[in-house]
Amino acid sequence: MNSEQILPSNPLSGGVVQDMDPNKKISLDQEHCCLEVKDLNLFYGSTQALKSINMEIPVKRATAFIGPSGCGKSTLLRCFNRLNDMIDICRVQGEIKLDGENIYDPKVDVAELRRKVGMVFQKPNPFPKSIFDNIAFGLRLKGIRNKKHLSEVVEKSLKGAALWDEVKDRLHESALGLSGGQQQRLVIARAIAIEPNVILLDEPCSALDPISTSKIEELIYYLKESYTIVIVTHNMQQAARVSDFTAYMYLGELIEYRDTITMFTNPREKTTEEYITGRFG
Ligand SMILES: Nc1ncnc2c1ncn2[C@@H]1O[C@H](COP(=O)(O)OP(=O)(O)OP(=O)(O)O)[C@@H](O)[C@H]1O
Repeated sequence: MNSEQILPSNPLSGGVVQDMDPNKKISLDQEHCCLEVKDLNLFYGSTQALKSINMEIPVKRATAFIGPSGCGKSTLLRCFNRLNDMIDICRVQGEIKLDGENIYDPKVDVAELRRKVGMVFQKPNPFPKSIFDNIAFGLRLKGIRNKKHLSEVVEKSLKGAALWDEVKDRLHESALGLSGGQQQRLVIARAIAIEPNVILLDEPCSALDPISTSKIEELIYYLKESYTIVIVTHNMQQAARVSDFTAYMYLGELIEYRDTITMFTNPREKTTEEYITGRFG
């Protein structure tokens, strides 16, 4: 793959990066930093899957994690809403700060953390309920019952996920009747209905056809105006198209992390270049 073919069309997110440390780190001031990872190590049993990760993820920008299979992209993503807590053999050391608060502090309410940090998986996972009830689910959990308010949030969320026009006449039909691409946008609408700060996307397009993929990519482009986006992708063109910053991982280490345009045109590390040009991985 020629790196010139995958130049991002999106403008570089100007003004965010305060300093580019020669040691592959992006340095952000407090106002622009959403997630700060400090000396993060993660073990599955005796196997270390993440090794001394240090990085800062900017607020209201899209950051992509790329790297060969098994390098730890999804593991790192799952640390941001402590989804790895559900894996018995998983042990985490280090700190992740969300808006300045360490999410691994024992005092943290994990349910509340997951409200702030929504997640969209590879395979769309709507609940076997109506379109309306899928979106209203999180609000009802919070005790919101007012029908007018629920209807307003459902409409706003579906509009925010670019799905409203396609479903406005069938809100009370099953979400399982939607196409895969529509289901994935429904899941995004469900996530934004509870007003998260961050949306994590773990290969959100890998089960979708090219048209649905381009709709999700376009959506990500707009979502980052309101939310911090972190996306794991195997698709280099996708990383280049949707992200402002890209992190390249290999064997549990963060090898290089920089703005996407520089990453794809002038990577510092040889292994990054080999990976993005398709020579390995
Ligand atoms: N639940 C688990 N139990 C044990 N080991 C795991 C578990 N989940 C992941 N691993 C291991 O941790 C390492 C990182 O896996 P992870 O899924 O994070 O990589 P990835 O870069 O997202 O891979 P892919 O691109 O194939 O999804 C791999 O060696 C994997 O086998």
